[in-house]
Amino acid sequence: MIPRIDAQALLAGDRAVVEQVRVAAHEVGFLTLHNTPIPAGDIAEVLAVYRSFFTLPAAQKAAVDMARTGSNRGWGAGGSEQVDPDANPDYKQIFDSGFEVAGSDLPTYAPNQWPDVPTDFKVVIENYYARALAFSGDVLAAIVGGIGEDVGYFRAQFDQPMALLRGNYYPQRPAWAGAKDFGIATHTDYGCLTLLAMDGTPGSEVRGRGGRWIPVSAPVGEFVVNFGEMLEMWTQKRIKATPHRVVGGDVERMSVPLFYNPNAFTNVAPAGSGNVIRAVDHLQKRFDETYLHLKNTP
Ligand SMILES: O=C(O)CCC(=O)C(=O)O
Ligand SMILES: [Fe+2]
Repeated sequence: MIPRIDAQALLAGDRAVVEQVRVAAHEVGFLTLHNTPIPAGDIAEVLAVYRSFFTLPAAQKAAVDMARTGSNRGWGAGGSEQVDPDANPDYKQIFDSGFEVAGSDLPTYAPNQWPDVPTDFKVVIENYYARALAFSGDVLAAIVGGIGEDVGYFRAQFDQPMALLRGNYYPQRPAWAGAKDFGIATHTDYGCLTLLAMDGTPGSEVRGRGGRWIPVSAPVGEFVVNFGEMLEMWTQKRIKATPHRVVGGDVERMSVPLFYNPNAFTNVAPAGSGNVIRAVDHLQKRFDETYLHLKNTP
């Protein structure tokens, strides 16, 4: 149902694999990748530094709380994001970092905030960010090439990507959690491609045909890939943004998505429609709708 794809074969342009990915992107909207250029040890290291941070006392994490800023860089406490207006704010904690453009007044290019502890946090995360960005670009190029789009044009739309790297920390599902409480409630991602590393613990679910929830997981070293709203618009639904969620369970869980979003001024309206939807406008609107500290701010 969710195809497991050899990443090197995809990047090498193997026609059968590209076709398998094209069908997956159009139908279920999810796939997993193995045999990738990012070693499992690097991902384990990233999970470990995020975990060291998340398990610090809240008072210490508060020094980099994104709620004190007008953007989404740094720590988001449990309850700081509400991805589904019909559900309660998610109980997960997050740490977001992204692409910095010095002197830009766009919050989507805001400076990162880094914690003092763990001491190697910044270097580990920045290193992984660069690698995940390069890999996401290659995967997206293979996929858009597979649907006959101009790969050079797509590539050029990601030289200042509003790409956001997130650590998701799901503690054990709280005792108080009810039917409207989730690790992350049902949502579609906002951007183009999501490159999602997981710690191997199950919990992620994808909405399939008829509303059935399909589990998806990947061991450390493999990735889940799914697609966001901008790419769905841009490709006239040839690539699907599929709703997904994490209810959460008895054991703690972590995941690390890289939300591969294009340049601020890329037009993500349906190709050939004559309309203009700037990527920054779609992304900032979704951020303003979902981060509690950005809601109701002018
Ligand atoms: O933790 C997961 O498996 C899913 C995370 C997710 O959907 C997100 O961060 O957008
Ligand atoms: Fe998501």
